[in-house]
Amino acid sequence: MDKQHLVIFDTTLRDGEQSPGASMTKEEKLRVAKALEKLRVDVIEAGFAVSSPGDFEAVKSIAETVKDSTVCSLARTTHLDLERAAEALKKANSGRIHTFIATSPIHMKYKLQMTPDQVVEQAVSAVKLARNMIGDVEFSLEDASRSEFDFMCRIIEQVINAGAGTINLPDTVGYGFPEEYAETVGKLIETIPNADKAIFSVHCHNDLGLAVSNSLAAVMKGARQVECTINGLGERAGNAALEEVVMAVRTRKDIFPVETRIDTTQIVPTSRLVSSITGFPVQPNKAIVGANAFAHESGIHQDGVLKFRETYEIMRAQDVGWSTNKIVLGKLSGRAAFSARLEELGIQFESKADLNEAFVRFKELADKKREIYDEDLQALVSEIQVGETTGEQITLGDLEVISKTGQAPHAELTLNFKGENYRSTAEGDGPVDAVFKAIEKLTKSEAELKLYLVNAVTEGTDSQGEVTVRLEKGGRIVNGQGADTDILVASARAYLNALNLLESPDRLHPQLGGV
Ligand SMILES: CC(=O)SCCNC(=O)CCNC(=O)[C@H](O)C(C)(C)COP(=O)(O)OP(=O)(O)OC[C@H]1O[C@@H](n2cnc3c(N)ncnc32)[C@H](O)[C@@H]1OP(=O)(O)O
Ligand SMILES: CC(C)C(=O)C(=O)O
Repeated sequence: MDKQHLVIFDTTLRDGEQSPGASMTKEEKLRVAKALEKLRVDVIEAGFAVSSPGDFEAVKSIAETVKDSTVCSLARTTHLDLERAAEALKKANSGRIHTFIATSPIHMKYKLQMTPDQVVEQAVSAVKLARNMIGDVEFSLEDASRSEFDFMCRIIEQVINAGAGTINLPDTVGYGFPEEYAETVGKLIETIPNADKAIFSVHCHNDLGLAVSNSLAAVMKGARQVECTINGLGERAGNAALEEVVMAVRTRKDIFPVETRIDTTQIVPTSRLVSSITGFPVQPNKAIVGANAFAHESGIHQDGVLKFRETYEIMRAQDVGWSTNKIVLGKLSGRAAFSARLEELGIQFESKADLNEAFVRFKELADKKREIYDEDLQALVSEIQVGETTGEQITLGDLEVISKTGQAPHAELTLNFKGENYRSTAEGDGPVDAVFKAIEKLTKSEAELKLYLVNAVTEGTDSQGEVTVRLEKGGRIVNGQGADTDILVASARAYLNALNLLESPDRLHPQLGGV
């Protein structure tokens, strides 16, 4: 199949910025524009020059900086808008004015308060004026998906004659439905006598979650420009997500008659940049750029991916800029993923029985914890390889903690070992720190605290607090757990539990009877 070029028109810096809360400074817009250039989008809509002095400056500096993408400014059909856009784009290597006017009966009557004839006249004169200022002019029929077909034919034919090189058919309010919208696009291209003199473009909103579907359906019917945004940012529910459009066309080469020039490996870095600048987080299950887009947690899928990646992946994580796909260990994982991760960590078991025991313990732990990290596995394996501790354990006797505003918290506790009680007191930076210091004073384990985690087992203030303490000494890592409605007691128990696993209590400080 001979592929035609699909123009990727990115409007993150214009429509994306119309998301409440997503406005960006000039410097931030410039950073995003540079990333978009690296991503190799064909057109960057940098802003709406007339809207504010700041946006004018942002469009201007992007136009002066970006060399490899066309830089575009939006403009209404008024003289001032067009003039400001042209002024901001003066130094662009390749600049475009994007002018628009609404063509639906509802917008013309209530918003513009203009007759259809006036709208045609204004559109034509705006396009002519823009063409006198710059060579590349795009014209949009705002609210095209609710506009009358014959009226669209009339206005499009005239603006093409006036010099518009791109005709954009926005689904401004996200009302379109894929088959219907694409059919209209296709019929307009077929019907308008001079349609071959322009590129037809789509700009879809996501009010019904159909922005990408509508855009792709229109591409099948002849649209050769898609307007889209990084992470689907945009007015209200957003615009079509660039990453989804690009990867759909690339992944389903077998059905799309087009290709883009996007460097797909820049997708994830650009998505992260936009998310960090706007403060709009990317949901984990977002296609392509969500943290879970290439992550597998269930055993059957993990087994499949480990045997042959394509069983559960239609794209390669690296192709869109992730360093790798992910096998996440959790309660739904199976032996295949568990053993594969142990192998990656260089952990080997003497026998199959040990491996099975480790797997059983892993499942128990996974029932309590959402995600199992490498350190959890190392701890779990250390415990098994050391074997169950044989001697007696150090246990907690009583514990008193005084924590007063403005004073260092103070802990007093007793530890039991071989029927004897040992007393200790300490101050700390916080109550938990005071408890751990009091224990350390007696045991002198010198273990390093690697993790301290508190989980509420149930909801409510009477919930049991479940504490995990991870200690490391001499390369060995152990996890200790403790639970109690008093989280200080739970913390002390978790710490002691870890110490008992780390070191035979007999080897601890002489005060506890050790060497
Ligand atoms: C579908 C879209 O996304 S369109 C782009 C939307 N983006 C924005 O609006 C962001 C930037 N906008 C702005 O900063 C301001 O709205 C400005 C500077 C453009 C205009 O501000 P104001 O002059 O105060 O007008 P205001 O925003 O209140 O109203 C819009 C005016 O533009 C008119 N208008 C709307 N679209 C067009 C158009 N395509 N061509 C000409 N006039 C238009 C409206 O009828 C209204 O005119 P009126 O004041 O005579 O009733
Ligand atoms: C100005 C046009 C392209 C627009 O943003 C819309 O109709 O949604």
